[in-house]
Amino acid sequence: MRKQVIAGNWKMNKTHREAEDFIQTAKNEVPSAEQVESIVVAPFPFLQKLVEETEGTSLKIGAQNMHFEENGAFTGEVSPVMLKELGVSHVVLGHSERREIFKETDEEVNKKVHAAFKHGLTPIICVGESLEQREANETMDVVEGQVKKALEGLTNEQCAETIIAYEPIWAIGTGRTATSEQANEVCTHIRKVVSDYVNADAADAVRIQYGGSVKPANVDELLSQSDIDGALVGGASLEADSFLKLVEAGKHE
Ligand SMILES: O=C[C@H](O)COP(=O)(O)O
Repeated sequence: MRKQVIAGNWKMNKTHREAEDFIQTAKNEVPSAEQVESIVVAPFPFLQKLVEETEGTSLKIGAQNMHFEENGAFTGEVSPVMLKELGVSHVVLGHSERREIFKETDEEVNKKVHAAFKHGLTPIICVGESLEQREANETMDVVEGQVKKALEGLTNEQCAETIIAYEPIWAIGTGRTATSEQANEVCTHIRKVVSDYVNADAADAVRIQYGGSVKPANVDELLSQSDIDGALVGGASLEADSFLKLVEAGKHE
């Protein structure tokens, strides 16, 4: 039985004060880490404080991106060494906003995944098709290509430890959620890709999240699907009450 993993991606939102208030409300209210994995994926300036404040609780703190190099002349970038030193546990890689707006490539995502494992960070690898690709019936091929490239060169054990987030781009921030069947169909395909590309054990262990307009009203239905092991949530993770409802739902699946 795979444990559900619910991650709230705040994206570029919140003031320091708002981040603080959220954590004070949520940190002792999340279910135990044995029941569900709860992660807040916060902007870089808040990470240190949030890690300190959640120490000893079941709430983990993740970053939204990083560079793959350990250090160097990369103005404006943050390295895996820095994140590890802060005590961050997870890092979201290849989010569609990074791919689209900042032109991140599959090759870069793969380098970042390797760097994450090298420094003891768990990668949450985002994959997903655009509306155009879905309408052209390319969803499965697009997602398969992204998954294989992201996992290239990893050990079987590392593949098993990876979290993959399936996020159809057309469902992100639009209020237009994939139906639970649509979401599960692609997540099932991702698990098959991992099985064929790595092995059956890794496919069985890898956790696959769905992301795209997940909210308390639809989370139960999505998490009840056979191949959905959690959610990567943007908008509905910004308020502590809503985030707590989402992690609570993860506990039941
Ligand atoms: O990382 C989160 C996703 O982009 C989903 O965002 P959303 O829940 O606001 O649609």
